[in-house]
Amino acid sequence: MNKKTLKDVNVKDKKVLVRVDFNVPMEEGKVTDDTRIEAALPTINYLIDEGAKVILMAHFGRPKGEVKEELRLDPVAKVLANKLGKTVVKTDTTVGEEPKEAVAKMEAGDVVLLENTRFNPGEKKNDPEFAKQLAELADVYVNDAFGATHRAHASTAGVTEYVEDSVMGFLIQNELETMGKAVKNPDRPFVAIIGGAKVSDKIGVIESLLDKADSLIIGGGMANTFIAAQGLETGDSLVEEDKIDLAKELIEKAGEKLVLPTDVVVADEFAADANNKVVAVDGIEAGWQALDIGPDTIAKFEEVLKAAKTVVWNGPMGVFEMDAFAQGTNKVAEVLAGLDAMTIIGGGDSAAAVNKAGLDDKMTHISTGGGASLQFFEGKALPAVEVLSDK
Ligand SMILES: Nc1ncnc2c1ncn2[C@@H]1O[C@H](COP(=O)(O)OP(=O)(O)O)[C@@H](O)[C@H]1O
Ligand SMILES: O=C(OP(=O)(O)O)[C@H](O)COP(=O)(O)O
Repeated sequence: MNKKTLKDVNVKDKKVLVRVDFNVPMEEGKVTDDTRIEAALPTINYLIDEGAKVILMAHFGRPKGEVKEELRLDPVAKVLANKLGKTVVKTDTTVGEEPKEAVAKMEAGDVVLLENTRFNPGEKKNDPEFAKQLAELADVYVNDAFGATHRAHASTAGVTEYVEDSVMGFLIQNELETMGKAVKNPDRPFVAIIGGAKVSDKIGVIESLLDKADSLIIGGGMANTFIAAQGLETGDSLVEEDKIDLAKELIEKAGEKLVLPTDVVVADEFAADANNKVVAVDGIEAGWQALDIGPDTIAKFEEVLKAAKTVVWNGPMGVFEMDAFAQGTNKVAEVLAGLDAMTIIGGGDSAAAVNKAGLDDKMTHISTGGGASLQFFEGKALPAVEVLSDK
């Protein structure tokens, strides 16, 4: 890796702007899984110990360039302050007077957390003006948001144009080193599992993964678009209508390599206490929605996974946050935990699911990035890493 890392720059008494991924699962204003916060601590603690002024910034959810009260970072600041054992000054805007004043008051070792970067329309557009405003707060830029390295946004890419040095933090360094080994020459059979809800984001990687993997298992919300592509009724299930044609092409191209659900757990509403039943994929009725994979599917997936020597998994197999629809995700996690194989789990929710099942220490690597790790496994460059300063 010819990119500068934290150890390549002097940060003492410097204002250091650190992009972290604090896009954590949250319910009713409480962080329900703190993996991503925990993963950012080595870099933050190092900077504190080195006497830097640590200015953190992060996105949370997808507020589309507007302030959304429920997507403020205050609950995250609280968890972070507890973990660091020190005050975290949280600002209510990302740029402007308040952050400038907060930064001006900082002493060595202090920590400021800026408000959700995505409240600003310039963030996702990678707007140079917004990037400049962020950069003006600091001397050095550190990116440690591995989960957002596949995004070329103002806080992950544009900002690097306006600071003297842009380096990667310990988390990104560790993710790239650990997963780099698996990417180069995976032990085979190499099986990829894709689920979750970010269908339009992730369906694109399936094509290139089909070239690399020996089998590709599809579950979770992602599977519904493939069920629809087979001409079957999907009721009220999460389906990405404009990706059905792509799913059809992928089914034709992949042949045996693509492993799809044969049965699903359907519910009559999106609720933990909804009525639910197991049906074959051709038995989903109007008014019902598929929220988990069924027992036949679990058995079929297990059969494929048993022989695997490398497994990459991103995206839960169902709405695991509700116990009634967590079976598929838990079972796949258990199967992976028992394998004699390299197992790499990626993504905020997937990591949360494995943690919830208590199986995190049975996996080779839990990556903090879902989309980012998939892009890495595709062999494509990560734009937020590309823009960092060369050594
Ligand atoms: N069948 C389904 N219908 C609706 N949502 C689903 C379904 N299966 C999984 N999900 C949801 O997908 C979300 C995680 O998706 P995603 O963000 O793509 O994963 P990750 O964060 O691991 O990258 C979870 O909140 C889960 O409830
Ligand atoms: O949660 C994230 O990605 P992931 O769900 O693919 O792991 C990252 O924080 C990126 O978020 P985004 O997909 O809204 O850009």
